[in-house]
Amino acid sequence: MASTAPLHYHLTHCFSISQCKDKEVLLQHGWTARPPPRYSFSRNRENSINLTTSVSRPIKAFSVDIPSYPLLQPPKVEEESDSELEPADPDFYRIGYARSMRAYGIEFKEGPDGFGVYAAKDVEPLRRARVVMEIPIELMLNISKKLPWMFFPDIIPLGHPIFDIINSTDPETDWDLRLACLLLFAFDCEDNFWQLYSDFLPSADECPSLLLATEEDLLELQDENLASTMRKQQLRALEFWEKNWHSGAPLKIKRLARDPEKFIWAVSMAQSRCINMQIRVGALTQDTNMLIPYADMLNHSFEPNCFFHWRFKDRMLEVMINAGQQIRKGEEMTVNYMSGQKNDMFMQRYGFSSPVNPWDVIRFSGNARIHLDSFLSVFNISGLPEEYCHNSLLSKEGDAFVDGAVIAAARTLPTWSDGDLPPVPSIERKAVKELQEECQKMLAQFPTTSKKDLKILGILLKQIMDASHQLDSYATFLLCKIS
Ligand SMILES: C[S@@+](CC[C@H](N)C(=O)[O-])C[C@H]1O[C@@H](n2cnc3c(N)ncnc32)[C@H](O)[C@@H]1O
Repeated sequence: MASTAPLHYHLTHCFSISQCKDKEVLLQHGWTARPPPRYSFSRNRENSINLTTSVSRPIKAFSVDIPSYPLLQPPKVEEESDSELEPADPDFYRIGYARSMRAYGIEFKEGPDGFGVYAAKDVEPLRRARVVMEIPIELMLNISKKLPWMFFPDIIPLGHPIFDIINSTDPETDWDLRLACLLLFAFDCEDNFWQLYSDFLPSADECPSLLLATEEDLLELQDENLASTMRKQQLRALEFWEKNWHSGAPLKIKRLARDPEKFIWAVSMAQSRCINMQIRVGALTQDTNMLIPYADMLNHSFEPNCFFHWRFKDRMLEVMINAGQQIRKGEEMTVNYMSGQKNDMFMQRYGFSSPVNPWDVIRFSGNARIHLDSFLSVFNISGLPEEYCHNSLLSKEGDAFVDGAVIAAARTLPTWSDGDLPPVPSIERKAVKELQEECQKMLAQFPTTSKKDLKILGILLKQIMDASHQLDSYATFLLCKIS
């Protein structure tokens, strides 16, 4: 991340303006805007004006102009109206007001998985889902999934060559290339929101996407299928850039991505942050690939506490807490990125995998069923299902390893536990033997054994110790020199 300060302090600090004089407002408030300062006005539900600005450091005061769009008052509806005419929806009067993102009871913080969204207070379970974020369509970058290409909001001017590039993509497969083009175009549009928001996107160095991985990184995956898929994807993005960003391309295209790395970074942003939804805009209902600021800071969980909802009435994306969900202050708010997908798909698209992916179960061919306690003790595993680990106290031969595959199996095996039938020793022994054999067969397919892994780790550890020893000596040498 370009900045370590909490996101909401930079982008959504709001001031209420109480006194206006000759279109000028003096805010006796102790803040300043970090360059480039940007102010936007919106009218809130109470009909007073909000000034939204990027804020970070205190100063004494500053003044701003009030924009000249009309501040319409929804007419007061008489309770007993003589008229037979139907009054317009009060929202009709709010069209044209500049809108910004709103957040309720959440904070953006940087954690082990980059930025994430956290509860700023306890959330008691409610019977109905409740809104924690509202993001207006104006801040998004959306493209219809199918032809004819439609952009919401429509930021591409008629005849701009980026449209031809987008138009040349395969409607079935190239959604990420189209979204990357739109993102790069938004960075280049004067006053576009994404010019500021890009400060909060992970840079190429911070981004865990495998599209940006080196050949060395890919080899370390020890998964030839995944590595080869990623090589193909890297090549696809590179060829697309070469085809459209050639020496004869117009300057307004060239400056969007002067080198292929920039374009591939944009594709990785599109892949790892895109949300797919059906949205209704006016009379149109569209399947859409969407980049939604703020909502794209939510991390993934297979047991999410939040979900997305499109509010068509005023074109807002709502992030909502599940009905009946309890969340404690400080807990992370999450959504489910993909259901029914194995870890290799998560790695491909998002650059992470999960040890608790319920879709990544190990398939056993035999019919062996085994009591959970027997299984855990046979494989020296302890802990609760979420955090099974090797129990060295149970280990007889001093083997310090339980392979990941066995632990993964423990989560998914055809086991039963207390409350079901009690274990029958003779059947258990037979089942254990079958499962052990099958685990051994699976493990044989991996390039290293646990012994080899231990050896590699030993070498690595020695190298780290040597390096740290050298650093120590160098530090002592420098200290001597200084003194
Ligand atoms: C939509 S973004 C979420 C915001 C992101 N953490 C950031 O700093 O911008 C998706 C990226 O977040 C990270 N991420 C999300 N959920 C994760 C998880 N459960 N475990 C590890 N990384 C995760 C991955 O790097 C993924 O590509």
